[in-house]
Amino acid sequence: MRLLKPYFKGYKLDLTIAVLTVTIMAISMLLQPTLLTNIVQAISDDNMDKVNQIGLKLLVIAGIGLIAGIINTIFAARASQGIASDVREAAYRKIQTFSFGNIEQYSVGNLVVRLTNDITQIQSILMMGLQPLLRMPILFVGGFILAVHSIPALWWIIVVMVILVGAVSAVVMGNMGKRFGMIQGLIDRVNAKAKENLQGVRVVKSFNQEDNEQKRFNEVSDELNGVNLQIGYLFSIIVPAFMFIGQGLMVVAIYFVGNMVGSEPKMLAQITGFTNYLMIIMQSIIIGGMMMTFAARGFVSMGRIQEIMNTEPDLQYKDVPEQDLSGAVEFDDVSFTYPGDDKPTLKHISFAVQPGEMIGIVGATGSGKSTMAQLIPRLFDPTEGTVKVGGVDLKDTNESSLRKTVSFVLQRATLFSGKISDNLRQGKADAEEADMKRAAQIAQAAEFVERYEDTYEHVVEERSSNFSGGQKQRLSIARGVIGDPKILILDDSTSALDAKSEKLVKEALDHDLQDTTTFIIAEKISSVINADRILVLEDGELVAEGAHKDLVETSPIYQEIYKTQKAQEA
Ligand SMILES: Nc1ncnc2c1ncn2[C@@H]1O[C@H](COP(=O)(O)OP(=O)(O)OP(=O)(O)O)[C@@H](O)[C@H]1O
Repeated sequence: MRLLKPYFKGYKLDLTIAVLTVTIMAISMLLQPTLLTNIVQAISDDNMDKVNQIGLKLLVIAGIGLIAGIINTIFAARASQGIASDVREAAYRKIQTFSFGNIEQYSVGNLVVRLTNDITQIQSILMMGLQPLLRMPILFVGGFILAVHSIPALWWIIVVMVILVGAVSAVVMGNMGKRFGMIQGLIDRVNAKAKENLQGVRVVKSFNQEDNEQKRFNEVSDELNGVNLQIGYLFSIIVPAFMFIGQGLMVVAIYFVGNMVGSEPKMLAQITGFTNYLMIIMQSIIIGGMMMTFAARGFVSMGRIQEIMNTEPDLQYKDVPEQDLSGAVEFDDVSFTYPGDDKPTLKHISFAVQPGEMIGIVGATGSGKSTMAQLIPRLFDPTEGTVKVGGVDLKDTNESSLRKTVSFVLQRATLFSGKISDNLRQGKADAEEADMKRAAQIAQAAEFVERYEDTYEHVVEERSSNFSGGQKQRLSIARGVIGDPKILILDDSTSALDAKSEKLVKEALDHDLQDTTTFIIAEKISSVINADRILVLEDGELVAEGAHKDLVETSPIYQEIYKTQKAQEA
């Protein structure tokens, strides 16, 4: 509830009306058995005027209850949906502050389930809270008092019923609550499995993996089904058990009233009210109990959202004035270990780059090239040592200064659904068509974009499925260069380009972004042969650095990579 409290403020009126109307509903329900008793009494007294009078009262009260119910549903829905939506937006806002590491710690699928399914659970619990959950205590206490009031001698029947129903509810619902907790975890897994499979559908189909994937999906889905079934079985026990208790005790009550009627004829009418109140009490315990169990699921969800809210982004920016950082980059004895890993991925790396230099980064697969590059736009902080941009330690700059300075084109091009222009404007919010044209020309994307009738307004479908791998890479490079960054990092970003296009991109970068410090991460030495300097990584260590012509003479590791690649090309 601590999670929701701040959001109640905006819905004070809706909440007040919902609470008020639910109270009216409960009072209307509580009045009806007493009026029924009076009607039965009036019938047995043969007083038709009174019967009509009470009948009318009964109708009016039932009508008020009905109208209150309708108003309650409207306002409860407004409040619960509004609050749930605000919580979802707040959680999403919080996730936006997360670092790469934070997101990996949760996993993307898990966060999506939290923002969708868990929020729906929270909305349900709010709706329940403003309807049955709030009504039940009023009905329980009111029913108890009125039942005892109608036949005081039978107070013990009510107490026995409360104990029996309460005990059964506690046992069954306690078991259900545990299972509701398990369900959320299993939904995470079903979601993650489906997402992985659908995103990798090309691999699944080309490797004929449909059956295997189906089997793996079925395993999780069946597990979820198993827990759902267990909950169903528990439900199936509840209804007959309560019916048995309720009806059994009603028979007992009628038996005792039958014995009393001889001395007190009024009892005959009182039994109508008494049994009705007994039913109201029983219903309030059953429905209240069930709602509490559902609420348990809602509380699990609240806990999961609260966890997001409590997560401190493991990477915080300083609140310092905007800085105009230069394109200089410096690594000073930097080591880095991924969260959860026990071995460092980068070890004691030091180098300095002057503004405008073109730096190649090479090394075997898994040697740490991308990891090292990720430290420049501060996607992670080094575990040891410092990374400086423009002479400022990244821990002493603010996010917008850094984003303006460094542009990172990722190994796997990711575009967002919308238009090409929307994607390019991620690199420069106020980009005009001329800016887009220039960026697209550098990235060798203009040629294919301008073939579309709607050019830069052309649609990008979900997961950019209407573009080829090479086209995605070109657009992603265009997005990277459009803002004229002082530092541009291309992480194997031309791997899907043919040799000619790759050469043209490099030439355009050389020509148009002369003052930009460029880092080019490449598998092939031929891609960085003209760089001012090449950094050679091996197993997380910087083992050599220099121009190509020097490295081929001085660095045995570089020589070996170069020789192997030349042999492969030959
Ligand atoms: N997010 C991550 N969490 C944990 N370990 C990671 C993560 N990303 C990379 N690694 C590990 O860090 C090491 C270096 O990976 P990195 O991607 O930096 O290498 P790379 O030289 O860029 O490789 P490639 O040329 O194949 O892209 C690898 O052993 C990899 O398994």
